[in-house]
Amino acid sequence: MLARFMPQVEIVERISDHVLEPAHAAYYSAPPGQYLRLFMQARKDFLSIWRRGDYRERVSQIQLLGRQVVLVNSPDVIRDILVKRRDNYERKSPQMRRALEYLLGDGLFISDGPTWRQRRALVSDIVHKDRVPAFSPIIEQTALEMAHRWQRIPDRTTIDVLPEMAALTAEIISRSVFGRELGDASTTEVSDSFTQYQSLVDSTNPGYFLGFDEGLPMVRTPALKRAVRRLHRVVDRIVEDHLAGRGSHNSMMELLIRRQKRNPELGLDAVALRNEAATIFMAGHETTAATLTWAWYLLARAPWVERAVHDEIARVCGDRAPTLEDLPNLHWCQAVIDETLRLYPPVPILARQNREADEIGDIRVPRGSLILIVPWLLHRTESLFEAPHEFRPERFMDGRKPAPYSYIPFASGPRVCPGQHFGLTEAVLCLAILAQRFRLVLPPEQKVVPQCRLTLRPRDGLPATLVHRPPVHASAASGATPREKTQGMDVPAGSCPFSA
Ligand code: HEM
Repeated sequence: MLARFMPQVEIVERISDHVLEPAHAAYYSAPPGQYLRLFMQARKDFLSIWRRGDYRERVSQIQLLGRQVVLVNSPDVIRDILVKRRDNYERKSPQMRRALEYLLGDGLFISDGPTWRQRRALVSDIVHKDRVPAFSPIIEQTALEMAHRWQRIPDRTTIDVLPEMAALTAEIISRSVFGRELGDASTTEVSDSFTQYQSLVDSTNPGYFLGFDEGLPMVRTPALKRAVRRLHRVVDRIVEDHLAGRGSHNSMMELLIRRQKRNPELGLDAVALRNEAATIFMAGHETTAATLTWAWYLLARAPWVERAVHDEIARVCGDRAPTLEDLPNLHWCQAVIDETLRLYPPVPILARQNREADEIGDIRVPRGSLILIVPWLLHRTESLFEAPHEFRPERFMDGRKPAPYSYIPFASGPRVCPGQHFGLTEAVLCLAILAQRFRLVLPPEQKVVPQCRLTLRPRDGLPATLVHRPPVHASAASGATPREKTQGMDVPAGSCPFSA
């Protein structure tokens, strides 16, 4: 009986000569009006409920039980909401707030009003693009350590790319936020507890659709409590160490504490420090891990793009490892990440709740409605992107750019991702460093199923064969300028956090 309401998701993936339409859910085709079925499917995967018509530039609405849901898929109206009328739409949806409040408290990602304004200025400054060069040695070194570990894995071994990328980005963000001294065991503890939390939360909040404007608090099951306790235990210890002057001097945590000492009116006590640190960790780790995983999938399915990436890295870097200074010349690597973020935006849904009644297009919207801006749909809208389901990194090359507000993997307006430059730098650099030495190969018959939980990931991970690439000969290194610091792949023995 229930099976009728839990339909299987049909996945489309097409590959032919130099054309790749990577995995995505087929258009939803159940008869209109079956809201229970729609709701059940959304609980399973939010990206599989869209009809062909939803992939058009327009504003539409549905009534889901007692709640109006407005879907905004037009760049002009998105600008209106995220920028021009931002005060009315600054607030995250009750689903998002309720799903994360237990873990993040009043952390920036889910706070609003005066708390959000004050913390936003603080956190933006700490992860700002001007600080990225200071953190880039952490990115380079950690990616090289992973390359070093991969080097020791026998050629053509199967690995799961998703947890590998999650470990890489967790280590990078953890060293950036907490400092180097966190240690393997604690990093694993932090990232495992996030993963577990994500698998346990229900982000649909049925109570909201039944009339509770603020949604209902999530049931705190023993498993959920354990995940939160694990995370808080590690982060609290780090906060304590930093407050006692035992922390790493260049970490983001230290910057937060210094700022608090200079501006006591910020009122950042130990719990607020934990909330902001956990927020930056979560926001910066999941998203970049998903981006890199999807990029490997796309490269594996589009060998013609993979070749262009390899040629470019060889031309720009020769046999030394890519560094921050190379990024302006790694056009293919950059375009692959840009196109990955278009096809698989790690945050595929931006959900807001309007404070006051309003009109969006010609739709009257009562206060407390659910406003959905869905980068997944927007980025695949035909009037905005030619052949929108196809993987074509070239659309981001030679100065070509999408139309304003049609490409928003980092959102836009005052709540735009403050870690955008950090995330982009990290993704391009990690891809270049690893792609220089390795390929990841997927069997043609392997099914990849995109699934949206809090972020967009391949549902069953991404098992792939790790293939070692031969070293590049110096003759390919035209114009490469070696830099002593990260030359070659040698990393001191024992310093690798990924060593088994
Ligand atoms: C490719 C990587 C990343 C992507 C695609 C991404 C995407 C996003 C998006 C879409 C939002 C807004 C969500 C919404 O409005 O509902 C966001 C917010 C945020 N991101 Fe990122 N992000 C990435 C990397 C990072 C990194 C590396 C950091 C930190 C170092 C970071 C820190 C944050 C924070 C703190 C917020 C909350 C901002 C606020 O609510 O004011 N992100 N991110």
